[in-house]
Amino acid sequence: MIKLSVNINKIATLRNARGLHARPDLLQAARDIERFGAEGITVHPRPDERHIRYDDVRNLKSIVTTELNVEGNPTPDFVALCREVRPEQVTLVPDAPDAITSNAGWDVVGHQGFLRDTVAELKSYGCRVSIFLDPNPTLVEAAARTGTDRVELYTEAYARYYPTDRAAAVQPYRDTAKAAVAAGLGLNAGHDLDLENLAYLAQQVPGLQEVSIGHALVADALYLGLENTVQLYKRQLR
Ligand SMILES: CC(=O)[C@@H](O)[C@H](O)COP(=O)(O)O
Ligand SMILES: NCC(=O)COP(=O)(O)O
Repeated sequence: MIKLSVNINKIATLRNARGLHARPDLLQAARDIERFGAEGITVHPRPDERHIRYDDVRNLKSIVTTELNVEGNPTPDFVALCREVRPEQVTLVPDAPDAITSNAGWDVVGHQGFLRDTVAELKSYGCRVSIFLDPNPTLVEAAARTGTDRVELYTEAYARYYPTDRAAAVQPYRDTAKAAVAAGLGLNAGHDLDLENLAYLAQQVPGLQEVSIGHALVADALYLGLENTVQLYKRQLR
């Protein structure tokens, strides 16, 4: 069964729109999303705290009962937060501080030493580690050498090309997934997944364990309601 981890960045975006406003209550939203059936909560505390703040991560740790997945570029501050909070999973992404959103996977060859050291440190804190990876099977061997537990397939290209040719869009993900499983890596996926493209990815990508979805899910919830939307997304994973 592929697990759904709901990324609540955009709930924090709405909250922050009024400064230190308390609504929507991020912690209550996380509790409810778990109650509605999500198997994880994902957050991406960016250096500018445009949505998820570092204190949100500290507070979420004490209330999340499924799995807390904390994503981010492993800056010293980010690694220190992970040392303090010790989330169940840390997902490393190579985002620049001013990136509007995640826009690439790791250069696992060029950053091999850095990733190996960072993965080892985070695993020493008891965290499962996943690294963000472009859908290219030739990257898998170097990704495995970092010691990471999992890779997260960056699904922006899949989502972009899905409407045009879904079979062609998913093929690099199938190929990379097969290589990852053969290398003994766990397999996650995320970015721009939605109610239109999720089911096909889930059917076509072998070994997929978890998807993390935020932007489209929160947008859909504005029309369909949060409980209904979480369950609609889970239904795509059956
Ligand atoms: C790594 C990933 O694909 C998501 O965490 C994405 O970066 C969401 O970040 P924003 O919500 O800031 O777009
Ligand atoms: N790792 C992907 C994630 O957490 C959410 O990405 P998106 O659904 O907001 O594009």
